[in-house]
Amino acid sequence: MTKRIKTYLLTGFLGAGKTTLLNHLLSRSKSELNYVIENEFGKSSVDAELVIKNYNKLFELNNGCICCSLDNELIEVLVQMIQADTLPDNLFIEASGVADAGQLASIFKREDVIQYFDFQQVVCMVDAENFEDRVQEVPEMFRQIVASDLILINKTDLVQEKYAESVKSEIESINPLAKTALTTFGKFDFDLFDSSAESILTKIDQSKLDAIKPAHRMKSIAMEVPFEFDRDQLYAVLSTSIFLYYHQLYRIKGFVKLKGEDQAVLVQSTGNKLTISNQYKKNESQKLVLIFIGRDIERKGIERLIHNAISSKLKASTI
Ligand SMILES: Nc1nc2c(ncn2[C@@H]2O[C@H](COP(=O)(O)OP(=O)(O)OP(=O)(O)O)[C@@H](O)[C@H]2O)c(=O)[nH]1
Repeated sequence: MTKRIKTYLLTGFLGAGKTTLLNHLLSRSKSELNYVIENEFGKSSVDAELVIKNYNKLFELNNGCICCSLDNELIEVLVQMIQADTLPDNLFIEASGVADAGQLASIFKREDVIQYFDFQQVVCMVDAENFEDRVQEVPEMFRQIVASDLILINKTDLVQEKYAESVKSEIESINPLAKTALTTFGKFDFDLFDSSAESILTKIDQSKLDAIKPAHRMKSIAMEVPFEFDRDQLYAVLSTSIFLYYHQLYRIKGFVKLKGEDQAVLVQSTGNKLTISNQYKKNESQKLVLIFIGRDIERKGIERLIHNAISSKLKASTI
């Protein structure tokens, strides 16, 4: 009998902590052969840069509106995987922040796929701080919760304990079948991974999921930024924008070059928090790019924003 690859699907809205969780899971199973599929919403692979290299192989799926058109690309990667000489022990799939987990995981119910892939669990990360706002605005997030086996209510360090508990109760009322836990930086008791339990996806009523229509209003805009930014100016412009457009601009991430610093640094926002960290870009050959993800966002508006963030001297020479 062929070895079957244990497969885990990690879902959760933009910035909820999926990559953070993936890094934990990879370091936990360091002694095994681990493959990762990263699915970035949009065309640029910033996420792949952020995964700590505790995996043996990384595949990327970067095409278009992930909630609609991923199936074929995923199947191609799975076929590639099983045709190789060595099969991994574990496969971790980090879905994009707007992925339809149910649809993705349904691929693993196919007879020809079951033969090689032993689907374990759908783990959904929820950002405790933003959950209430986002679940109203983004139907995709509701679908992710309904279709999960284990839901980790993450970022509990950013909210009051009572509030975190109330988010947990609300999530349990949306999906009473899932296990739930409160976490910080994705750290949870691995016993919650009950490998003997059958995934919820085998029990779920697909029509219930289909009734929650995806909004299809999400857009990912990648902007190449071959400029030198002034740290304070960039911070001021981006943090004002995420504050003003809190209900539209859900995530910024990417690497930029700052004046006076040798290496590019990581810029990212979740909710109304912006960080310009000193986490440097690992891969020097990758372009400097900022990705903006949101609802009904327009490239022209993003270009204006970048324009405002460029220091005045450079502005004259580059735009
Ligand atoms: N304060 C706090 N920050 C967290 C926690 N978990 C993750 N973060 C931070 O939140 C940001 C987003 O985390 P990621 O793990 O990249 O989130 P993600 O879901 O993979 O993001 P996307 O792939 O863009 O959807 C990073 O800066 C993390 O360090 C947490 O429990 N508390």
